[in-house]
Amino acid sequence: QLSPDFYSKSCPNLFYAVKSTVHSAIYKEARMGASLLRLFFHDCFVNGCDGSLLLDDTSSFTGEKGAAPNLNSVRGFDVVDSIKSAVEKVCPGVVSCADILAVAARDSVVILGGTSWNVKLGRRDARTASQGAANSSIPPPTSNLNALISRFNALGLSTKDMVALSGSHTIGQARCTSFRARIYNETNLDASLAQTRRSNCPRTAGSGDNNLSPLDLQTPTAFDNNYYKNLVNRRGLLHSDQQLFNGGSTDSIVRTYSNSQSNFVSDFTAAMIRMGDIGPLTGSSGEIRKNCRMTN
Ligand code: HEM
Ligand SMILES: [Ca+2]
Ligand SMILES: [Ca+2]
Repeated sequence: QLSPDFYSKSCPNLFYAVKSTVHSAIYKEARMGASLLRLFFHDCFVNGCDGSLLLDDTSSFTGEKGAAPNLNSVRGFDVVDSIKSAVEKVCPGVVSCADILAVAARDSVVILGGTSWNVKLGRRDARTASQGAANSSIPPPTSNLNALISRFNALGLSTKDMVALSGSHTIGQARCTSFRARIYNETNLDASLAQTRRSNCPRTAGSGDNNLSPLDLQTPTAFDNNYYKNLVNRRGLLHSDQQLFNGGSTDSIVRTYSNSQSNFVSDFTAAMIRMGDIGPLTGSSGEIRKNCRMTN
């Protein structure tokens, strides 16, 4: 029921409004493209792509921003607000925050050098959110391969989709706390990478927890297939990253993507469209929020 031309009559300037705002945010800080892409993932995995992630806590409501995978980690909500105001200026009350996340994710990938795709639209915004579902649905970086496969399968995404979508870690940053155990305890990683990462991520929990490292050390702001080249060289930063190339069933997919940018790109875009299809609210369900941080 979603379709790329959902707003073609009601908001013909939607794409321009989103893209120009995303563009200036990424121009200010290249990492923001990664942060916006991740917001879409963390929204879609929790009760579908319904903007639930964007709701702020209130005295009577606990949203998803405080869930373990999101707390002190997801970012870019101020940019989402700017995009929403730019869109409201050209077509007030028409475009959902859930759809804004979908378009902003696509534009971020394109601006950082990836390939474009047609984003399906017509999602509506949830009036609720679920911190519990955020904790149980978004996979942690400690996941092993079977856990990653089953979290994605549970949402109708294949193992190949999971490997292709993980290629998002070709951009962006992770906190020390997300990879400390790996760089100090694991042996399936390149020794020089471990050494480099240790210099900015102290062994003791509680010190330097929020220090950042690029997920892809070579090209952290370019949306390329270098993530898979890293995995083949045992240079995955997260435990969950290296699980995709560790002697298991997904090794062959990783190898294919590491050798072929075009294979990666076509599977990535198909998987992004499938992820965007998870559990949308349509018709008269939900609402079109005026402010992405609160229900109307
Ligand atoms: C396969 C399971 C996945 C796991 C276990 C995982 C885990 C993580 C973790 C732990 C971080 C660093 C967070 C921090 O330290 O604050 C991260 C960052 C990131 N993730 Fe994932 N992720 C997964 C899949 C995905 C998917 C499917 C996407 C997008 C489609 C994605 C996009 C990103 C991006 C772009 C960043 C960098 C964000 C930034 O710099 O602000 N990840 N991920
Ligand atoms: Ca959601
Ligand atoms: Ca890269």
